Amino acid sequence: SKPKKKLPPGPVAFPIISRYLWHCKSFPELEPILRKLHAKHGPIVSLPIGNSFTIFVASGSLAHQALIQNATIFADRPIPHAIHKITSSSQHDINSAPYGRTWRLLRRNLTSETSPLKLCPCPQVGLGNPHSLQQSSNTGDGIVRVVNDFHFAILCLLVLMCYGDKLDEKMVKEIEISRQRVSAGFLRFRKLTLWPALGKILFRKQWEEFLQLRKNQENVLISLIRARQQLKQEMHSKQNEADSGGEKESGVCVTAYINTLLDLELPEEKRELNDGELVSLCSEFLNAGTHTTSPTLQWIMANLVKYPHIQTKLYKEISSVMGEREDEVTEEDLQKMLYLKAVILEGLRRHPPGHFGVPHAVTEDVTLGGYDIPKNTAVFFMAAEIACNPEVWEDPLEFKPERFLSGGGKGVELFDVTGTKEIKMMPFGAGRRICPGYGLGIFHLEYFVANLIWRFEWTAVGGDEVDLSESPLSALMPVVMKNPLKAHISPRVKQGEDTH
Ligand code: HEM
Repeated sequence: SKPKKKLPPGPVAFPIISRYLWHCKSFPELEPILRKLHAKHGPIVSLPIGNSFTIFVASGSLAHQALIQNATIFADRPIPHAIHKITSSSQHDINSAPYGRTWRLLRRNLTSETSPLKLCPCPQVGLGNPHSLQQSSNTGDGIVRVVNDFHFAILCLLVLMCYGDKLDEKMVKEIEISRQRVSAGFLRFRKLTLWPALGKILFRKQWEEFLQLRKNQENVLISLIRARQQLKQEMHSKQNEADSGGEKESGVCVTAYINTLLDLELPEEKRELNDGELVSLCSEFLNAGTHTTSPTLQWIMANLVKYPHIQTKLYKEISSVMGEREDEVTEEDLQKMLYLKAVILEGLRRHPPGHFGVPHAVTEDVTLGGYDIPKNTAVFFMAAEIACNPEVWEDPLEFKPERFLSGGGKGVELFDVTGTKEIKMMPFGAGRRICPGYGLGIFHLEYFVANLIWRFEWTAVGGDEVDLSESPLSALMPVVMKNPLKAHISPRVKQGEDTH
């Protein structure tokens, strides 16, 4: 006798078969279908994916209603499938932890004052260093294919923040390879995830193969964790442990993310984190920071190559702040560069690394946009659609940093990327689960873009048009370029330098 729930509209669904077919579709396949469904039914639609309905919201005002006005109700994550449970050590990483005490503790630990996120070891890794890019110009004629350089530089930076040591290149590559294998396994074993109990029997070999990949990844990261534990003990015994604000010594940043994790006690289980959980948290730190910042950096640089007038305007701003100096653009310099900030915001608006964001789940039955959303339903907020709404943005598909510069540049300083007052774009999500690394992400983008433009002039290769299409193979996150950026770089001739 209960009144029937009014679920958001969607296509006709046949039991079992529809769920299986929708479950097997990748996100790039779903995106155009969802666009059509939104055009037909409005900004909130549902699809029968997996074992229940999944809801897709494509409106900033509905996202605000959900994530800000009903923040705690929309603060959970869907129950992960079997494979995800392995990589997150049964939801003991921040991203997949259920909304509750453990999640709060892990998240606070990442964002606290003693967190390595507050340190800036950028100059120790230095992509602003002209030599690293010049050397990677594979053909020796100033042409660079930046995708690997950007990815590697940002990964090195996060490895340093995570483990406190500047590791040699071979070790960083080993970390990356073990991660790539696990994430390739993740996609390959997708069929296991709909009915995991059955999948594990039918595809036993693949399941065991996946467990082995995860074990290999654990072995690589555990050796680093052990080294850090030992160093910590040694420092303790010498009564020389760094203070909680962190201390840097000859290229080694003593406050490392792993140190903060080693000190934690889980509130519910009253125990320290085990090896598997430490591995999951460290690899989350590396993945969450690298696979978002590095593709965004590439998209922004691609736009600066495609639109030289924007690059020139940015270079002029950097020159005016740097004056006679020729050294690296520093954190302090960045604060004075409003046009740079506008370029970064426009890059994040136009190319958010996750078009669908990360799914939320509701902690209780709730209504949104006139529809019922039952407890535990997964809800995606479509970041790319929201950021290109023509009712909110003029010429939404154009790359125009100037749109953030209203009021003589004040607009960029006042723009609230967290969406607390209103959501016009949400590259970092919004609400309780907003990306805890958003400040660091923006800082890395500003730092790298400023130094790359300050050192080099970037031009298209041989008059080739820069292709800004997205790869159709992009998974949930990140959305990458179909044809990775290839550009010609030439060192800038600074005032007073001999041009001959
Ligand atoms: C340009 C850079 C970045 C972008 C665009 C980005 C984007 C995002 C997005 C969209 C989410 C999901 C938010 C939601 O559920 O509503 C997220 C979550 C997260 N991000 Fe980032 N991120 C970036 C950099 C970083 C960095 C540098 C770190 C840390 C080193 C980081 C750590 C995390 C973590 C731990 C979560 C899970 C938060 C939770 O579930 O409470 N991210 N990020």
